[in-house]
Amino acid sequence: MLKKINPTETNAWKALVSHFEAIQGTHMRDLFAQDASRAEKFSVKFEELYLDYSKNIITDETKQLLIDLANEVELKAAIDSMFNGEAINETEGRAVYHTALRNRSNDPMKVNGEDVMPEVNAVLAQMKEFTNKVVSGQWKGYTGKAITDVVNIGIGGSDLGPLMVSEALKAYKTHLNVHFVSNVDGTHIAETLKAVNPETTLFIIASKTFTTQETMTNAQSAKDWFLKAAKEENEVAKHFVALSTNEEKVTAFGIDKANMFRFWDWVGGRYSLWSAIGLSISLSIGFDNFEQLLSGAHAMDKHFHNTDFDKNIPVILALLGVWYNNFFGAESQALLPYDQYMHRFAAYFQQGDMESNGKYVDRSGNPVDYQTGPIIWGEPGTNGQHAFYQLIHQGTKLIPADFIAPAQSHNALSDHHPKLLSNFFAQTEALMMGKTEEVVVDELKAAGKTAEEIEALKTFKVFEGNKPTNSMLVKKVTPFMLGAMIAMYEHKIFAQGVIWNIFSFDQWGVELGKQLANKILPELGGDEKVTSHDASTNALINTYKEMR
Ligand SMILES: O=P(O)(O)OC[C@H]1O[C@@H](O)[C@H](O)[C@@H](O)[C@@H]1O
Repeated sequence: MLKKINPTETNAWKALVSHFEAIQGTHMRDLFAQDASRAEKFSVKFEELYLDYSKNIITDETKQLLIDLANEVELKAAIDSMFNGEAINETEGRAVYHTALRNRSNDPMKVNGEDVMPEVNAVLAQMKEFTNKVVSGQWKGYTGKAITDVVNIGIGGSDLGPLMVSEALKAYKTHLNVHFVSNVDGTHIAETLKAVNPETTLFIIASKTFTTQETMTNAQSAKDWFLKAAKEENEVAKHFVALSTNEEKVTAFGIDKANMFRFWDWVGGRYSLWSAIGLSISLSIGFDNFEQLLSGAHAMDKHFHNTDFDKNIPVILALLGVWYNNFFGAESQALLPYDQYMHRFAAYFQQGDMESNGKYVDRSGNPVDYQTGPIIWGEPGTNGQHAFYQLIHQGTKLIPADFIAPAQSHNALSDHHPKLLSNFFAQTEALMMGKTEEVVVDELKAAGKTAEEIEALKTFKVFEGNKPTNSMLVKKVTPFMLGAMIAMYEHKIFAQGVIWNIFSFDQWGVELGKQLANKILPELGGDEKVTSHDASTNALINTYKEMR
């Protein structure tokens, strides 16, 4: 079980408060000037990933105090609890065991005294066999044709992970075209169905609970559309499979048990891409590549579990996040991949991070009096540079940003990649160094501006700098490396949740809206005026009824 330690009552936190006072006003420019070994000291290598965190407002003392904080909240014991399969998701009474799904060592991993590896391996074997059949064309549709298109119907954790990974690893794509439908907005399924043929399309209904409104609605529409063409209910078995923990609901929907790929309640939705929920990934890049993804994550799991905190990448990222979130008052964290394939990476971790650490109640059930999870956002570089980087450079908010890029592109067209990377390196340098008034004045002079013009312009052209970034350079975005990077952020989120003394693996905050939507849905029928809500909601519903 996780200890219930208020981080702000630790000695390390108190020391960090004074240290923060002392370090304010320190510019990273000067820290670099004073210490030639800074980049070497504040960087770590893991496999073919290089993390440089030297462009942060930290000194040796900051790092030590942050590690002291991790020690005082007993982070190591918490990590062990997770890897030991303890029910650390206390409000749901469940273990948190996505690490077992990618446990390539195959050493026993137990929940309630029972090794889960045989079941995990059995589902992986089922996924492998199915993937190979579909990819090879051996699996036939109702008219005897091979499958060409796969439609994954799911939402949240049953959509974002598979979608993000399939996009990030498009360079490894099989011949299958994989589509993702999540939104209950009929447009999503309608537009997808326009592009596919019922004879050659496989639908994957992905839902841990198999009760989610959006997914069940889309699944039903897909089934209706399919049956319009196929006519016979028994043809459903050739075109619909389910990924779920809920066998009863799966069979009630009309999907054969044989076409169900199981997972377990110790797999959280937003940590489920490693489970049967990854079937669309396996179909999209082939099972061997899916296994590589698992291997990369497993390698990161071992690193997280066994490495001392001063070299432990997820722990370092977590501590830096806490430093800005709780001491500098930063409200958000940007994820900026310089890799077009990773364009859904930030969207994926919006769920991963914000659903995990968006909690205001601590592990004892009391409201916290400090900040918890940050707002996660981001877009791929260089698009962001031409859109929102202005605010990061010269706005009034501090936005710590993670820059991520591969050294080798999957598409090495002429000089695109060096150009892309020159932007990455330039941005992190500019954010850190800034541009002083002195330099601005010199530049304006050199451009022939008059003294008056220089006076009028100079302040607008000054960059304060001192904006923190982490730089992650990987050799190539392979399935292995992507798996490692996803696991890296998963563990960062967990480590932060431990420090903030919150439960990171439940998500009660999504329930209220669902309950109210269920109440409102029947009220939207008929023409009578609705009066059962607050005045604003009543007016919205009634205006909708007039307008529709
Ligand atoms: O896989 P399911 O059961 O359909 O759930 C989908 C999503 O449903 C949301 O309500 C949850 O907040 C997510 O965590 C979850 O991933």
